[in-house]
Amino acid sequence: MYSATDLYPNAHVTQAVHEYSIAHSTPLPDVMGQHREKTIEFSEKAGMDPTMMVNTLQAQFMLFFAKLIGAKKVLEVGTFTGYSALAWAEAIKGQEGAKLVCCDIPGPHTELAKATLLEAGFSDTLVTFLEGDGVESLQSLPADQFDIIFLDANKNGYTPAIKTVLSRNLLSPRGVLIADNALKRGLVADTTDRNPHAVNLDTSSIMSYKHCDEFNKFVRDDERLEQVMLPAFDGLNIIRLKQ
Ligand SMILES: C[S@@+](CC[C@H](N)C(=O)[O-])C[C@H]1O[C@@H](n2cnc3c(N)ncnc32)[C@H](O)[C@@H]1O
Repeated sequence: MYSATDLYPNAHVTQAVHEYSIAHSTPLPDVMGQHREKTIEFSEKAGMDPTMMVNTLQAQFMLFFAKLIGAKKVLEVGTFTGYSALAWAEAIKGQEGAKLVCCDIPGPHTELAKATLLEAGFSDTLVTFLEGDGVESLQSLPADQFDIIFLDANKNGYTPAIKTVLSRNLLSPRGVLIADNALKRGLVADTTDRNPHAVNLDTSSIMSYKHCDEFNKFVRDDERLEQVMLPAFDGLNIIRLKQ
């Protein structure tokens, strides 16, 4: 039995394992590799942070996972330029009734996302964009149930988002809600100076990890939910309704 730190004991091994994992997972469609590059260029010009995109391996996981559970309807809160949305669209395409709803605030990144999904062949029948605050979009979108709900926007929206999902019954009975960045660079577990991410934290980063912690505790303590916190990527809190 190995602990997490025994398995990948330093940054070099962790990086090598990451690259090996990408190379031994089903490759993403070419359009996603191209869009990754385009987003990096776009972000440089727009003064945005391209690392907001999920990484390649996480996209491989999400695409695989959506197919594994036979997802048809996906709701994403936090689309940025559309990289993760491409993975969801690829996973659900071709099924009758398939639907991807993308929520983000208006801006050039959302325009790029809309154009990218269309150019990749995903029509506006399959993909809908709701522009505005994500929680408000969840409160106002037409009643429906989604097989996957992916939270990847502002962290102060996570708890209001899941409360809205529960009160509006937006998650299908066998659906899965995935909250990204749930471990927030490990800050939810360790803010001592042993965690380099804890050094010189600005107020917004402190609030951000506290919102993740508040969300994780809400989920853990809610009798209607069961969940697993995976220390993969920046932490995936994978949640479903108790059966
Ligand atoms: C981490 S990025 C999403 C990355 C995307 N899922 C991907 O992997 O390519 C977070 C996004 O949340 C959006 N966002 C921030 N505040 C928001 C809000 N209040 N409502 C909706 N979206 C918001 C940002 O504009 C940004 O595009």
